[in-house]
Amino acid sequence: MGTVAVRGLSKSFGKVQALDGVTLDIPDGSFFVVLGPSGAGKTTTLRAIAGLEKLDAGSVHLDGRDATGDSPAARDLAMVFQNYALYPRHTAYENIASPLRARRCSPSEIAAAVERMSSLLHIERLLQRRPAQLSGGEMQRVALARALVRQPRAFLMDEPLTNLDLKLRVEMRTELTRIHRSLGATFIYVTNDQVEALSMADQVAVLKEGKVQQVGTPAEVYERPANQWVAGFVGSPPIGLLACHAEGDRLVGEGWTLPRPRWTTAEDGRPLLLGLRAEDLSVEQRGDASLPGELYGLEPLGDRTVVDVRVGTQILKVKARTTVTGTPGERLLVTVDLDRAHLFDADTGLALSEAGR
Ligand SMILES: Nc1ncnc2c1ncn2[C@@H]1O[C@H](COP(=O)(O)OP(=O)(O)OP(=O)(O)O)[C@@H](O)[C@H]1O
Repeated sequence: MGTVAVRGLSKSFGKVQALDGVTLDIPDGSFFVVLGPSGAGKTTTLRAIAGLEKLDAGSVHLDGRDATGDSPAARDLAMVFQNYALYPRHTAYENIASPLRARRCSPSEIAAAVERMSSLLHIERLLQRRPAQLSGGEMQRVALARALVRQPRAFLMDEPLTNLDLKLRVEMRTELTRIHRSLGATFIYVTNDQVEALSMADQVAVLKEGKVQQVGTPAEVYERPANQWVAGFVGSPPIGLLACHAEGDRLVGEGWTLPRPRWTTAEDGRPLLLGLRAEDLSVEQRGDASLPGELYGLEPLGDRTVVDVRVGTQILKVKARTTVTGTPGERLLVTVDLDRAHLFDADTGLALSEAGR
C-alpha cells in the first residue's frame, strides 16, 4: 500500500510562510503531481512528507496511520532528486544494486531486481559500463533505475528531469509514465513545468505561496480552473483575460460585446474577467460570437502559428494554421467558442459557478 495524506501542513522559515495549511489526499498507486512556480512550497511539501522538515502545524498520514512523529527511515519512502550522481568507479550494475546491497538483500534477489529494472528502463546492454562511458541520458536512466530498484511505500520525486535537454525530457516523460504503470507504485512528483504535470499526472495539486489552489485531474485543472491564477499558470500560450461585465444578455468589454453565456450567474455590472484559451479562438472561421481586434504579430511555431491580436488594450493569443498571413495593424475578427470560455470574478479571482454548463 502507498496511501499518503497530509493535513493542514504549515511551515515558516523566518518571515517566509513556505506552507500555509496544505491538505492533500494521495491515493495508493497514483501519479500525483504537485505543480507550482518557484518558491510555491513544493519541495517543502515533499520534505514534510519524507519527515525531513519540522512542521509548525499539520500531520502526515501513511496508509491511514499518523506518521507525523516517525523518523524518515521509518516512513519507508524513497526520495528522487534533481541531481542524483552515480558512483563513478562502479559499473551501472553496481550502481543500481547499491541500495539493495545496503539493505543486505541476497545476491539472487539483487540480480533479479537489477534485471527487472534495467529491462524496464531499456539499459540491459549498458550494465557493465562505468558512468564515464555513458551518455547524459543513459546516466539519467541508470540513476533512475537505482532510485526505483527499491520497493518503498511511495516515491517522492523532486523535479528529476530538470537537468535534461528538451528531447530527453520528453522521452523520459513517456518512460516515467510507463514505469509508473508497470510498477503500480505511488509517485509524488514535484515540478514547475505544467506540460510535465499535464502529461504525466493522474492528479495535479496546484500550489501557490504555500496554499493549494486546486486539486484535480489534468483535464479538470486545464478545463475548469478554480481561479484566474490557475487559469493563467496552466496552459501554453497563457490564457487571455479580458476585463468585462454582464449587461442583460450581453457581456460588455472595452470596444466589444458578446452574448452572455447562459450559465453565468454574475449580476449586471460586476467586474469580471473573460478567460479565452488560444485553441478556443479563431481568426479563420466566422461565427456569431466575435471580437473586433487588430493584428499585433505572428509567431510561427512550425506546426501552427500563434496570432497575437490586440483587443482594446489587451493581447489575445489565437492558435491558427501555418498558412495564416497578415500585416500588423490589419483589422480582423476573432471568433470565440463561448461554450469553452471561462469567467472569473475580477475582485476575488474565483471562477464563476459553472453549475448550469
Ligand atoms: N531552509 C530554508 N530556509 C529559509 N527559507 C526556505 C528554506 N527552504 C525553503 N525556504 C523558502 O520557502 C519557500 C518555499 O520553498 P520551496 O523550496 O518549498 O519552494 P519550491 O516550490 O520547491 O520552489 P522551487 O521550484 O524553486 O524549488 C521559498 O520562499 C523558499 O525561499
